[in-house]
Amino acid sequence: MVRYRVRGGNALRGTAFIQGAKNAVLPMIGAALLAPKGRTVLRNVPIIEDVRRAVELAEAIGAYVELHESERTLVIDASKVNSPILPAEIARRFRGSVLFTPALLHRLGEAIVEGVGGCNLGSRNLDFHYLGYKRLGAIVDEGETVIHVKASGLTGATLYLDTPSHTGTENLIMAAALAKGTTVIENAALEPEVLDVIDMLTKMGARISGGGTGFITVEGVEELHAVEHTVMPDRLDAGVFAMAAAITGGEVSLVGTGLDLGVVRYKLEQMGVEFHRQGAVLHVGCEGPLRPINIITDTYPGFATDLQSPMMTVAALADGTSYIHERIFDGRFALAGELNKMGANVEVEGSRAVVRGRTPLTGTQVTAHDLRSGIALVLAGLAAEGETQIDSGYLIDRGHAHLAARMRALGADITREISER
Ligand SMILES: CC(=O)N[C@H]1[C@@H](OP(=O)(O)OP(=O)(O)OC[C@H]2O[C@@H](n3ccc(=O)[nH]c3=O)[C@H](O)[C@@H]2O)O[C@H](CO)[C@@H](O)[C@@H]1O
Ligand SMILES: C=C(OP(=O)(O)O)C(=O)O
Repeated sequence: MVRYRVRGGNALRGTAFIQGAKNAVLPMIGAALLAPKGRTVLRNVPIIEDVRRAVELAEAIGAYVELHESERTLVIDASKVNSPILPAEIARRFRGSVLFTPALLHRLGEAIVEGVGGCNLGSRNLDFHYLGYKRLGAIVDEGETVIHVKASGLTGATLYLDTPSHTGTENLIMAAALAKGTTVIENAALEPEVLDVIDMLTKMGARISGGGTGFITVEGVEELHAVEHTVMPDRLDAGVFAMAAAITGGEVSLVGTGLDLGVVRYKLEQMGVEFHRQGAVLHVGCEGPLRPINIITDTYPGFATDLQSPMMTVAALADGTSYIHERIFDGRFALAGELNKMGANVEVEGSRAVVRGRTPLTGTQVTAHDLRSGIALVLAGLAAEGETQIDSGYLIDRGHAHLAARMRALGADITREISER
């Protein structure tokens, strides 16, 4: 069991190196498997547990993979992919396993999905994925635990997503990229990570237009080839380090953000956090007390649901009452109970939470229920008095690379331990 221990009270100062994006690298590994020959090279790969699981899963279906950790580089040769089975013991440990289906369909004519994991956030349906495959000509047999998708060649069609699903959009683009004819995906996701995946697929030879508009057109091609691609920076990792600077009254320079933090920056600015860009470096600091905030999560360019939990911690440390409305997932408030154990005052009703700050936080034993509640508890620990012990730290490691080392470099008192229980 992985456990983080955080002793609060230190202001974070220095330079934080932002990792490559988890939600871009996972579909890119799925995309690399579409190339029947050659070696794909992915750079700026975050060394996170989800990437390790993706490597294991790619190997389980016959791909040759090298993960060069210190170079943050993945080399993938998918020429020998030979098994359609995504085995439960790996596939159930992360969400990205769902992104292997298009490659298996194109390469082997079938995919046997023994399970899909990911954060436990309430309902996480996959109907848009499977309905989309069916409209492209696949046969989908949804058993209780195993899903079998078969296709002897896909044909382009018009697809509509009821809501702009992130992985749903990526999967349907990958399925359409090698289908016969034209596919139109209406109400497609707009997230920057989706656009980065489109960039990589385009380099591979795919013909995709309309990325970022909500209406994506894919002209099927005969074959895709292996390429080199650099994964975009992780805006969620960047957001967390910005919040860590803000709640500890420190000042951190973010290197590798490469993109604007968008609405997260504006919300933190409303709370009193100061941002200042100097060329490629984004400086974040906060001197005065934090002001309360209202947040409504939404698909891009709205406030990212993945930063809702970290922001709940920041709200607990603000002077006044903040309001949070979670609109993407129906079970994403598991953090509230844990934060309250530390002295916060968070009340949840349905999809809304009221955070009454500022209450002093005190370190205690708490549990990560998912990746983002885990990192939100690390933030709480940085601002709490005494020691906070965060159990189920594997969930944090799913999405943040070398977290303890990167935070220690900024002056945080944080350790990561592995124990029997
Ligand atoms: C690996 C990855 O990229 N994970 C991200 C991705 O997850 P993921 O792609 O799973 O999230 P989706 O965008 O698909 O899901 C958003 C909402 O749509 C619903 N839905 C989705 C698909 C479907 O077929 N039917 C359906 O009803 C889900 O139940 C959920 O309520 O986007 C989420 C929302 O930004 C992020 O929190 C995750 O970090
Ligand atoms: C929900 C998340 O991830 P996943 O979809 O991989 O479970 C997340 O990153 O917060």
